[in-house]
Amino acid sequence: MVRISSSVDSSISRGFNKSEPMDMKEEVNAPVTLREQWIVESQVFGIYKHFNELPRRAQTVMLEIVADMHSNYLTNGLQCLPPSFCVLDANRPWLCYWILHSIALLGESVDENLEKDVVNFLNRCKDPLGGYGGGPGQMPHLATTYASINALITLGGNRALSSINRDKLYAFLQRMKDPCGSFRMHEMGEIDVRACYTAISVASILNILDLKLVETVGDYILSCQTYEGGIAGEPGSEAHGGYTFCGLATMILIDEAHRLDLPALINWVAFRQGVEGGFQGRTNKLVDGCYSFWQGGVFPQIQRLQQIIEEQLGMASCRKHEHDSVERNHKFSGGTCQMDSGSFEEKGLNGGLTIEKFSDIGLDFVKRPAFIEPLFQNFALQQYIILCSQVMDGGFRDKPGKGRDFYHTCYCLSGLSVCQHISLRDADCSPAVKEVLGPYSNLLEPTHPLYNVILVHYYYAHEFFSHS
Ligand SMILES: CC(C)=CCC/C(C)=C/CC/C(C)=C/COP(=O)(O)OP(=O)(O)O
Ligand SMILES: [Zn+2]
Repeated sequence: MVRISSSVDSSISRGFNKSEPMDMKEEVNAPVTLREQWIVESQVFGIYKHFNELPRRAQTVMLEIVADMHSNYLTNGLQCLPPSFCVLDANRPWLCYWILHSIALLGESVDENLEKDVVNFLNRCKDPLGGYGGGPGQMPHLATTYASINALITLGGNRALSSINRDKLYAFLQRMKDPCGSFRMHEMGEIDVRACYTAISVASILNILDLKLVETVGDYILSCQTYEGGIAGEPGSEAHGGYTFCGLATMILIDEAHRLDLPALINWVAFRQGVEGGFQGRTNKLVDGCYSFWQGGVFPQIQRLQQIIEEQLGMASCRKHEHDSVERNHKFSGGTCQMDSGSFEEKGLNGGLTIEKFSDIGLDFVKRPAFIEPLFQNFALQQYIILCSQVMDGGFRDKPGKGRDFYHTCYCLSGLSVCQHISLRDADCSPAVKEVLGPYSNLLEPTHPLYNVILVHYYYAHEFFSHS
């Protein structure tokens, strides 16, 4: 009989414990996913075994982020791509964002000519009626609009930011709004949690979010939280890390996170980290480096929702005093936070605001002190990203045996940045040496946990769009 065991059991039954050789009959009869899981475990544990047997100095070298190699790989990709990339012709703003954000996470920037080229290119992707398409002349799409806006904010500066036509963008978002509360990815396109996130994220960061766009988005996201606790792409589907990140971030940006069952969500996401150290996207699936951010990025969001979580768990009163004093010291920009607001569970993090001015939520949220300790194995994830996902010629990959690509490079580096900064109470401080696996030169720039743009670029954009 085939026994579907946990990852730990399966690695032992495969013969990692040498005194207990694998039962060949069991392997032949095992389901495909379980056999694939065994192969991944054997590759990952092979890498860890090799690493553990190395002398200390060689281990440090192996743990190094090869920033120069990554920079070369990324900068070359921004300038010229081989013909095989024609399959990504409808994702060109994504390539700009993945590459620019990765470069920014490494603490670097592109030169002025390249910056001009990107701004000009994204201008050509703009639809005359608002929104950005996947390339010049393509229909506007929410995903490529999100990628374009994040790419421009990552470039920063007047040229990039003033190239955005916010009135037209708002009109595009309104056209994509569906009566069910969610958004369509494009005209006649699919409705899902990704669409909610990309629309709300863009509107929030550009300071054009209003009650019309927000209306009933929360109902839609709520209908996508599954019995497992995570969030699915659409009602009735399976909980998945990508949509859980999008769903939770959206709920925070519209000040409705208190409507989700947060303890169930935490339980689901915490158990998606496997024995390899990395995360899987959904139950019984394989580890993949990109979930370092889609799942790992949920934790810095959770960290700032402590009051709601404690209320949902019925623990509020015992901690109330501690929070109240910290909250009083916490500077909320624009004075949008109501102190002594009563129940967070009923009214939300910002005290049940009838907010006309949603744009400060992103700033207030990142400035909130993060009380909750990381609820995942931080160093195990850093180890997976560096030893299993990093490609020494530059770039990152899903898992050993796969090739590098810009998407995985962006989300492995984003996940690594989350790990390095997650133990800080104050997002603007620098992490201690002990928080960074490998040499301290591995330290990446911090990223905003709701938009995934570098924090300093976010601050600049927030200021820029507050006054215009
Ligand atoms: C901002 C934005 C557009 C976010 C997108 C979020 C995101 C990554 C969603 C994941 C989509 C999905 C169901 C992948 C499953 O692929 P799979 O079946 O190949 O992978 P799996 O086996 O790991 O689940
Ligand atoms: Zn992936």
